[in-house]
Amino acid sequence: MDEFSFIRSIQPKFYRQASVMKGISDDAAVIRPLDGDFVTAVDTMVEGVHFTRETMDPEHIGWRVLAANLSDLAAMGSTPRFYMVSITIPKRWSEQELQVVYQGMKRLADLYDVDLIGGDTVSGQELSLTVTVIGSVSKDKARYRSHAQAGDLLFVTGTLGDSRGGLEYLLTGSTASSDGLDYLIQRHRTPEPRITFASSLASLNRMALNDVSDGIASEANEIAAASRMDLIIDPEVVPYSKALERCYPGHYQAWMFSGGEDFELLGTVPEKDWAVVEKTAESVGVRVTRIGYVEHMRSDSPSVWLAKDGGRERLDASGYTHLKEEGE
Ligand SMILES: Nc1ncnc2c1ncn2[C@@H]1O[C@H](COP(=O)(O)OP(=O)(O)O)[C@@H](O)[C@H]1O
Ligand SMILES: Cc1ncc(C[n+]2csc(CCOP(=O)(O)OP(=O)(O)O)c2C)c(N)n1
Ligand SMILES: [Mg+2]
Ligand SMILES: [Mg+2]
Ligand SMILES: [Mg+2]
Repeated sequence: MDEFSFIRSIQPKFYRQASVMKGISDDAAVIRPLDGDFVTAVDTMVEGVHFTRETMDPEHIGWRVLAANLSDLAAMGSTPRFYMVSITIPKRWSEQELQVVYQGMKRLADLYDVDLIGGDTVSGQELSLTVTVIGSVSKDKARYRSHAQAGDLLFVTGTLGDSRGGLEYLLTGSTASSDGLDYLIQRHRTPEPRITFASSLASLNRMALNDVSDGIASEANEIAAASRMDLIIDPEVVPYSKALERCYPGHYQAWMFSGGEDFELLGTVPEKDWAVVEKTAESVGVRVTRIGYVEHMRSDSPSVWLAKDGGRERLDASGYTHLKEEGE
């Protein structure tokens, strides 16, 4: 395999988005501006950090890296349109395996008519994929972490901690039950970004959204900080799957908050809009759970609180953090 035959092999035969003027084949891609605002994000997946040969097959690597990016676009309420892939390839990965990585991305991209319009290919020590996505949203309608207001309710899609459960099994092989394991593994390998759910709520005036990559303990604190509000969570109603409880009875409660990589959405909406959120979730087949509410700050720093025994306990950001030293 050389660089140029590899690029030819992953070049799309056609583009679904009419606004692609020039895709793969020139020095850069050219896209015609769409109505509204552009939304763009980039996320990287590195062998040994986000996956190993044991935790993921090539197809899952492709799906998961694009899913993480589409999830960020969903968290902005935007519709994905294009993606670009920068790949670093070690000698030990075969052309066939890399083709399958790209098929994993394409399988997800095809569900949402997202076009691969460019990228970069280099050789290096670890397999690394950096995906850039571009989406669009109606003018001034992007969903910011700073949009939470006192009195809003806090919700989350899906169930939390499943991906961490799947990862645990793939890394250690230990579990209390085999019932539901396949589900947890699938949640880790092929998470489903909540794009349709978020874009179907475009009619709502105001909503804060953040996607769950590090764990809600982390993302809830990000919403609190950006909005300068306190968030109060009822830990009794935070949703988890039966599969996770069965397989990891000693861990599921911690993993719901700090497991990460579920790519669900955590959000706030005014109380009056909750019925629309519930109805929309039902119509797109996504579970949604009300888990708390937003309040004015109790002190001069925004905080997240767990309601406990009539009182409250601070929930610090505790999810996955890169560049952290031992014991920090
Ligand atoms: N190395 C970097 N250079 C520039 N901006 C960055 C870098 N890393 C992260 N960011 C920006 O910091 C913000 C938070 O990033 P991150 O915590 O990775 O968000 P998310 O968890 O949604 O992926 C985003 O606006 C992102 O674009
Ligand atoms: C082999 C392996 N070890 C550990 C993890 C756990 N892990 C790696 S990165 C991460 C957090 C999410 O990734 P990040 O790059 O922080 O995504 P972002 O917040 O930028 O979306 C987690 C929980 C994993 N997925 N695979
Ligand atoms: Mg990121
Ligand atoms: Mg995010
Ligand atoms: Mg992160």
